Amino acid sequence: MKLPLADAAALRRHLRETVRAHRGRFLITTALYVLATSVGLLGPQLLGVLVDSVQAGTAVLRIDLLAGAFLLVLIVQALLARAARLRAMLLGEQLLAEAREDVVEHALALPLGTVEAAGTGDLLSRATTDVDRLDFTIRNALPQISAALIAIALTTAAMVLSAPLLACGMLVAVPLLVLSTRWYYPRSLPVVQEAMERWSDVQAGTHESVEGARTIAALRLGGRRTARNERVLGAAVAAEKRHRSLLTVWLPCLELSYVLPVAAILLIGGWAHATGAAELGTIVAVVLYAQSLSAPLDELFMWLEELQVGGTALQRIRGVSQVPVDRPRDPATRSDGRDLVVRDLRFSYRPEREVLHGIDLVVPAGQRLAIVGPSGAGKSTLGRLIAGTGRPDSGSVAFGGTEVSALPTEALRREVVLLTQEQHVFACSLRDNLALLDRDTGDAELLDALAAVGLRDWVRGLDDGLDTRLGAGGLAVPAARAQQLALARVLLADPHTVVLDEATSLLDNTTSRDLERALAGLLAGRTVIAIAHRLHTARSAERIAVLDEGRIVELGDHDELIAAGGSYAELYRAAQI
Ligand SMILES: Nc1ncnc2c1ncn2[C@@H]1O[C@H](COP(=O)(O)OP(=O)(O)OP(=O)(O)O)[C@@H](O)[C@H]1O
Repeated sequence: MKLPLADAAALRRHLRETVRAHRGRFLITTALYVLATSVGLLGPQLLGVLVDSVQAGTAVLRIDLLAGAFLLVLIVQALLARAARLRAMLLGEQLLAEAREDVVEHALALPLGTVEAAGTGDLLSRATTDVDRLDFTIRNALPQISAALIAIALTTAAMVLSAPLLACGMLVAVPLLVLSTRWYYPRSLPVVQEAMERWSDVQAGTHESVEGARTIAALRLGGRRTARNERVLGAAVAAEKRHRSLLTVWLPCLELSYVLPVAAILLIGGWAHATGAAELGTIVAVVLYAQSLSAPLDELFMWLEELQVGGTALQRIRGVSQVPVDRPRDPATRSDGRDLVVRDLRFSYRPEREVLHGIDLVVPAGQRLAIVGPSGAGKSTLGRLIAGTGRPDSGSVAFGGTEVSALPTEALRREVVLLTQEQHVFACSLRDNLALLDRDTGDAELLDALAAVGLRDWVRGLDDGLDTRLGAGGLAVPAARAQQLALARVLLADPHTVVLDEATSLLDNTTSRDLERALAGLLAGRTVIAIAHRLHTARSAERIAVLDEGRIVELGDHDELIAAGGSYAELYRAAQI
């Protein structure tokens, strides 16, 4: 499953809203472009007058004045053009910053299940490659296109006003321009889109290979990964080639359509001059106008092409915001209570393959419940649903009377924290790694949390203490230590319910046992759902739920379950051997 693309209507709506939000800045920028181009149009007129004056044998002073005026026009035009470009670039930067913030905000609000199903590569390429493409379009294409459109409109108007008959020479370009462009664009758009998708596949594949490098090396999958890479790269190159071959037809047609009007105007002008219908100066001015049109036309068509690429990138970026957010946004909402009540909970990752078949469970606030069971029984899935990562197909998970799925993300994270085996260490200081929440946390509190998870000596040994940079480019943090840091984060987050899924699995037996003992004290008073892979974790819990094939088959404390002689007793006996 891929993340969606925004459709044309959504894109138009988004663009309209953007223009409306920055109406004033758009107007000022356009006005500056119009002014710069209008001043520039005086140049050919002055040259025309100059030619006529020379022909009529005017005084040198008048010629000097005309030349001076021409120079002044060039200077004023350059200054206005600079101001217009500067405004356009600042506006572009603003739009780009908004697009970047938008994609990050929506990416963070995406339901985790959707990100997992789509693969992180797709999201990553939208947030990086596509934003970069949009960046290029906004910085370059938009100002160039606006400037080109204004220049074409005003230059054409000046030609028609100066000499309507000569201006008719421009018409010879129209059929070639229209036909070749109408042939090219419908063909190029799907090819450009295809190329972008293929490049996204290349990036996703590379990302996967780098992330799973150890697994690939261990299972000797290098050859297969390389072959996959070559296949997707080949598809991307093929799409690029198709695009280039379309360009080889379109570009010569464009070139020809710039030259033809100049020839036509000279022909008409020659005849008109011979019959006395046009002054030489007027002909010069119109030819100069016609020639000066080729630059903005070229810009326009080239950048329209780029605009297509930017449009496709924007479709992919805006697509992220079209994934329905699965929880409300009001951060003030809280749950009504802390007793965890799970009712007839059903869940499947894929249709027709239910993983949890109607779980009923009540965990009073402050109780420590261990979930045990064979691999694949659905323990992690149940833990994720309790922590609000994913939505049940039916049934409910609620704290007091409030459904977990009805809690906004911020409230949910303050109330329930899921801690899994894999913990990320961010590339920033130890302090920032711990204080990820938005509340102010003093150093003493941070150091207490570190001490509580057995890292007192470790942090004392660090030269820069809490300011030590961790992660990429800083101090490498082994996975087991990352688990300890994650536990310290939980203590600081202070939620009422903690779901531990193999949260200490990477620590050696003694450290894990010590840490769990310490945690039992630290987490006292909180509800703890511990998915237990080591039975000593289960033994210390107040209640144990045994999950088998998506159903709770036993529920009770250690002694009760041993006495019952069911599957827990069997697992326990097996673990003792
Ligand atoms: N992302 C996923 N997509 C599809 N199926 C999944 C996914 N995650 C888990 N499953 C399947 O759901 C079932 C329950 O998995 P789950 O990880 O919840 O079991 P578990 O009891 O935690 O197992 P383990 O002890 O091995 O972690 C398994 O059959 C597993 O293959």
